[in-house]
Amino acid sequence: MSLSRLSVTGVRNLHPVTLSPSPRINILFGANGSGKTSLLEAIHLLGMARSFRSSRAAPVIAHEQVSCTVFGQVETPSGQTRALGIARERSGELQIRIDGQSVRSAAELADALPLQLINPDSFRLLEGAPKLRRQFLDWGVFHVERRFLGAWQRLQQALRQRNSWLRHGTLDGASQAAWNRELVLASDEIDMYRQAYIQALKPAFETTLASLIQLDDLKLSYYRGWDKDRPLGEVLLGSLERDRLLGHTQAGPQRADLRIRIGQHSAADILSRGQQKLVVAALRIAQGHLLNEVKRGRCIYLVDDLPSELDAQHRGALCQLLDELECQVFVTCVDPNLLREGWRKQTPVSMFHVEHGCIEESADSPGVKA
Ligand SMILES: Nc1ncnc2c1ncn2[C@@H]1O[C@H](COP(=O)(O)OP(=O)(O)OP(=O)(O)O)[C@@H](O)[C@H]1O
Repeated sequence: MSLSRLSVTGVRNLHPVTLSPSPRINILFGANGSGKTSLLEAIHLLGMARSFRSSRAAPVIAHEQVSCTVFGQVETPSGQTRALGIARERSGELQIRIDGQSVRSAAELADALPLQLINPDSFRLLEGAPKLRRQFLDWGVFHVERRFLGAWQRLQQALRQRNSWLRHGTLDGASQAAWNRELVLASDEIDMYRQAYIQALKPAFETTLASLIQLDDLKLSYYRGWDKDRPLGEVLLGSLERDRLLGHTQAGPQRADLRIRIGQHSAADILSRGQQKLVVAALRIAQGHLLNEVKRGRCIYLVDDLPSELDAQHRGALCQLLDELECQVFVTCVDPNLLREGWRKQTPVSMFHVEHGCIEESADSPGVKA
């Protein structure tokens, strides 16, 4: 998957712009506050229907505008060209179009434009709430296992029903049993997909990490959200009184986690910021490899401020891994000289200078465009 054309209007300080990015490496460089991250944000909006900096629409929309729009022409690995568009109003209203048709679900966008983000907030994947790691995990499962989305939707519905009767007690016994059964079935299915995914992710992650940094004791482990030795139905029965008191279901895949530890410690408590960035990059690059394997299309990498926290050696190693993935990559940096080297000779690299919200392709791109 690659963006062959991108048009952005009304996003933060960016002037309306249309770009023809390289199918491989795109370097956006410019001074602080020039608009580099805003361009990544626009691509994120196109693929995920939301920003990675704000859950609200208003901060993303340029001060004097009522809405922002992003259009992208996407080339698929099978040679198709798809047209994606998104418009967001200040009110929060969202319109998504794929190939000229309105679509309601952001999942369709995510399927059409799989994105991976590595940014200065990435360390939260290690030290933040389990929800972030579940989102990371489920991104991978969603893209490799078509049946995951349906199971996840059934789980959400069953959980809503169960939590509602836990709080209000208004459901008869037969209906309770039916919803419990649905909850257990959907949970077991989700757990099965997640376990299969982790099995594939672990070796891909270990290989990727080893080529970035030596951290032999670092281990990934999966917690499914309830006791590994007991069926969920039994666990739910045992925790009914406590669930009633709390007003929600405590055990289940909605509590799953991907634990990242070094020996007895959480990796986040031990690793430096630079090391954390490399671990997160290795996780996200490993996901890219798995996606490449299932042939449903490669993802696009957005790497904000790639050089920050990294010395020259680790910066070079990260560039090399991104290059070898054969994906389209957008990286930002303040000093373009730090990213001129490190790409293979045959890799097309385009450089874009971002200045006061204006973006122009720079004539001195390295690689084949030089
Ligand atoms: N809604 C908005 N409307 C207009 N301008 C905005 C809006 N939100 C933020 N800005 C401005 O947009 C500019 C671009 O910010 P952005 O984060 O994209 O810069 P950057 O080039 O990534 O900078 P840095 O190198 O410091 O990370 C900033 O100057 C910011 O003040």
